[in-house]
Amino acid sequence: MDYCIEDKTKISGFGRFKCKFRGTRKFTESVFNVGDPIVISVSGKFSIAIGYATVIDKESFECFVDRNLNKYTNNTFRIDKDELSSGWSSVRNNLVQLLMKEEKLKRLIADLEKPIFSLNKTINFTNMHDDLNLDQKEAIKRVIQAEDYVMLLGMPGTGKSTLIAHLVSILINQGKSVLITGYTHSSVDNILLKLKQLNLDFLRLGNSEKIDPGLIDYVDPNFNSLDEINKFYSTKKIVACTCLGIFQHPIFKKRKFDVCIVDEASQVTLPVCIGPLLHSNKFVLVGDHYQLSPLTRSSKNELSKSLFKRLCEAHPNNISRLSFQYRMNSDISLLSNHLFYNFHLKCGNEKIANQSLKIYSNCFCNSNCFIQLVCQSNVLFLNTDTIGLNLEQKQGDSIVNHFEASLVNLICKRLVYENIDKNRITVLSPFRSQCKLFDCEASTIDKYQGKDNDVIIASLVRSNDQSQVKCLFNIYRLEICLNHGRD
Ligand SMILES: Nc1ncnc2c1ncn2[C@@H]1O[C@H](COP(=O)(O)OP(=O)(O)OP(=O)(O)O)[C@@H](O)[C@H]1O
Repeated sequence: MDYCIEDKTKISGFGRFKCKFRGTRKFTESVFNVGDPIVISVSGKFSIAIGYATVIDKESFECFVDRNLNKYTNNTFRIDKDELSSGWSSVRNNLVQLLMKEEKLKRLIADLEKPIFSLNKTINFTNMHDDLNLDQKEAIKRVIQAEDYVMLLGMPGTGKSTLIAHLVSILINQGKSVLITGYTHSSVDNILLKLKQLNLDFLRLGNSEKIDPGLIDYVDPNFNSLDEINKFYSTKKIVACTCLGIFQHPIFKKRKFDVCIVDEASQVTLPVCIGPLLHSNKFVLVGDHYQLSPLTRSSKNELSKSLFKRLCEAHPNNISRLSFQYRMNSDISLLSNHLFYNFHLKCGNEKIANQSLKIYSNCFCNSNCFIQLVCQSNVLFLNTDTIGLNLEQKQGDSIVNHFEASLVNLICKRLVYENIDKNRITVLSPFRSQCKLFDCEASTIDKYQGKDNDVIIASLVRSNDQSQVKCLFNIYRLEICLNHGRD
């Protein structure tokens, strides 16, 4: 994208320059988020400065950069996300450390040595854990018995984060320290919100812009001295951040934890996943093969096979499985069983199986009216092909479908009219720009992993006469759409 510079101020003392850019396109429709690392270039010169985004609004983009851009004022600037910022050097570091310094971890990960379990170790669950099902309790027992690691395979809504929260409380009671990591901020925060409910104290590391507002009291405070820093960190038995966040915080230069838990491990590439494991004595990988696999440029790339998958394939008998789900009613569950889970996914109880929105439409137009169908069905596919193809439009780097957005807004409006609270509805779409067209909560599919709502409407956007679907044609993405609605 091309931008021209508007304001460039030196921030004294930090060797940083504040820059403000204006551009021809709306910045809010760009791929940037506040806090993203960036690279700035001008025509013929790549990477004249690096920094990070600080403010992004419709017409301007503000950032801190490491160089004075004064001499380029007459140029048109190009801003890119710095995908490699902490990435490659840290990843290379992980591999070097694994191979040179961590003999045991190397044997487990590179040589695929069989993990050891001490079967004589037992655990007495208190009534605080009464709500856990047998699968969940068995998985916790397995972690306590593990000397090396445990693989925890849980299909959607099978209570993985609930289990992790209970596991952490048990480990803390046993005097252990725990590092919690995940692929996304939301996966980490889902677990932490559950820990907060259990009254456990923890430290949440990471960019506060990306952390759930309910966890702001748990982020790194400002310190006045090194002593203060050391004292503070040493009191925190539970520390949490994303897998990539590990690379950025000084606490990890010193600290080793008794147990490391990696959520959404099936989405993390092997070298990145090693990062948190280097800081623990034993680890738990939690994931699901059918959720999105690591995002790499080519699916044939070796990197697209996660450590989770590698270890599951090497030692299938060491997998703890969760098969009772507490999210979807029997119709939605049947569809995902049919498409993905080969009927291994079971409803946790009768109440879950039979839950339904129970809305009775007052629409009398005709028996095929789609609003009536929306109100009567637990699962409904609306095919807009009959209205016409080419409903999609390019918008910036993304694609939108205004017709589909109006249809979705109409459905939302109708559901609200039928007394369904707006907060109970979420629209998911593969395209960020499309998400901005809805009147209720909307999210990209990838960002919604780990969340749920009563009504999920998937706006898939693509509509063209070449039948191009590209990123939609990812069975894992489809799986998230299907499995995150309850009724
Ligand atoms: N043993 C249980 N009994 C009843 N409800 C449960 C049990 N375990 C979890 N739940 C409920 O099931 C729902 C899904 O749980 P949770 O979010 O822990 O699942 P998850 O596997 O982490 O989900 P995702 O697939 O999105 O990662 C929550 O409402 C939770 O309270």
